[in-house]
Amino acid sequence: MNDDIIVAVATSRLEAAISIIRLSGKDVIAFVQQFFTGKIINKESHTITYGYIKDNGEKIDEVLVNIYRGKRTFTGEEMVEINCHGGVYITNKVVDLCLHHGARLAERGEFSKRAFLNGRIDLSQAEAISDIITAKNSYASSLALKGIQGSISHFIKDLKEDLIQIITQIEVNIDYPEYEDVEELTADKLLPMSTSLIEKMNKIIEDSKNIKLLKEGIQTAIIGKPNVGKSSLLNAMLKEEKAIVTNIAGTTRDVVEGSVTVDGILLNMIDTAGIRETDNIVESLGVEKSKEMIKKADLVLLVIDGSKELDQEDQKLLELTEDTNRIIIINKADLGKKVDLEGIEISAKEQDILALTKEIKKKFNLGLISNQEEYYLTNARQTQLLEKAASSLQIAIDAMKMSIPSDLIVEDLYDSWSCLKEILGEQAKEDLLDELFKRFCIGK
Ligand SMILES: Nc1nc2c(c(=O)[nH]1)N(C=O)[C@@H](CNc1ccc(C(=O)N[C@@H](CCC(=O)O)C(=O)O)cc1)CN2
Ligand SMILES: Nc1nc2c(ncn2[C@@H]2O[C@H](COP(=O)(O)OP(=O)(O)OP(=O)(O)O)[C@@H](O)[C@H]2O)c(=O)[nH]1
Ligand SMILES: [Mg+2]
Repeated sequence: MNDDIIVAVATSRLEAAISIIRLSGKDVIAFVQQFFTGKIINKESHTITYGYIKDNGEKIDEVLVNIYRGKRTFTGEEMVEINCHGGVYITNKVVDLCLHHGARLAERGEFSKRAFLNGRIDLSQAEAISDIITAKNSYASSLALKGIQGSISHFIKDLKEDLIQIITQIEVNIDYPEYEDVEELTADKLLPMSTSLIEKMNKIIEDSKNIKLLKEGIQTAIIGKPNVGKSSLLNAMLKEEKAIVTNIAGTTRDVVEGSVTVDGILLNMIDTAGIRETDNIVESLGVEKSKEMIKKADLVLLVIDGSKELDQEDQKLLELTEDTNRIIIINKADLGKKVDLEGIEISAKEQDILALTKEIKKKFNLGLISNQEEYYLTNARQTQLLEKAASSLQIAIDAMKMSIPSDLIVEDLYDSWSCLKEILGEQAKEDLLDELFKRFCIGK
């Protein structure tokens, strides 16, 4: 089955300058030689050859063909790439020709899946390859690149190594109880080792939460009573007149969205209807939505009109957002400050919002993260598995503290260990792999 030659268009399937048609499988160089005029059969690996693709003696396209001899290739198998002209018709024609000669269309992610199955990359690296393609900002792409290079793999392998050290100590003790006193071993060695290990795990889990925000953007809700300048703030952040601004309270009725990048940080901003008690049915639906947004947001920008004194409606909103990750914004700073409240002072109308962007950076510790030469778990699958690993280890640690017999403790340590293995995809089941690689694009 794995000897199949698979083929896919690896580039954009729209009209473009060049298309790359990628093939992988046993003897694929000889396979392509059947319909390519350049001589590739005896050429060295990682070389490019000029020639024509021919169908029944008729020239179809002028191309360049790259050959890669196994196993030092992306998939670990012999590979060929045909660089043809990037027309939709011509690309399909070349693919069809490959199919007629007996190749089959690759499934989504099948090249990467083969790379994984052939031991070229582990699962975290495969996920990183998918991530670099979907990356939408510099954080996401540089993280993904680190992942491809194996930084997560190394980190997880180190954790596994530490854990196996602990497990071995216990196993030795179970097998040869006369070696050392179990309780002493626990107190002297196992507990400190385990504690330091779980600290490492917890730190990376915590850091990875911020990373998710960086990759996917920070859901930012602009909240406040009517007429305080929420839509003006959105417009100032977006540097365009996206939302309608008037001096009539209740202007915004539905949510208005827009994304902006602040120093590489993606903010997905949502302007909401001003929150107040209202009899107007449309407005009150908007107000309900605003309240929902408060719950969903990663960040709440609570806007207060600083040119007026704080009233009951502001007070209510201060309470409503108290448990959220919020920044209190005192807007209309150009009119002078009358409100007695600590907050970030801006003027949305004058587009004077620097203090706010600074605060956002500070809040998410973003300056710090971008400069660190560190690695993070980059998706939910990995984070959940590491959380499971940490919680099993925590159970073991608690048991150690209570001097529970080590043969019982070791079970939890093995649970933790198998979660770590799962992150790398060691002994991964077929359906997990299918599920995972299905999310990749075709040709990857
Ligand atoms: N034309 C083309 N461009 C591409 C890819 C590709 O497959 N084809 N890639 C695919 O996603 C990415 C590059 N990734 C690659 C990873 C490994 C190997 C490879 O041949 N590795 C061998 C030899 C390395 C060497 O010469 O040192 C190896 O690792 O042993 C090639 C591409 C992006 N650009
Ligand atoms: N002087 C001054 N006026 C501002 C400032 N920000 C907004 N305004 C004015 O305040 C009024 C209301 O602004 P909007 O942005 O529509 O307020 P909103 O909070 O979106 O209001 P609703 O959509 O009704 O909830 C407009 O006349 C704006 O020009 C500011 O920083 N300074
Ligand atoms: Mg508005």
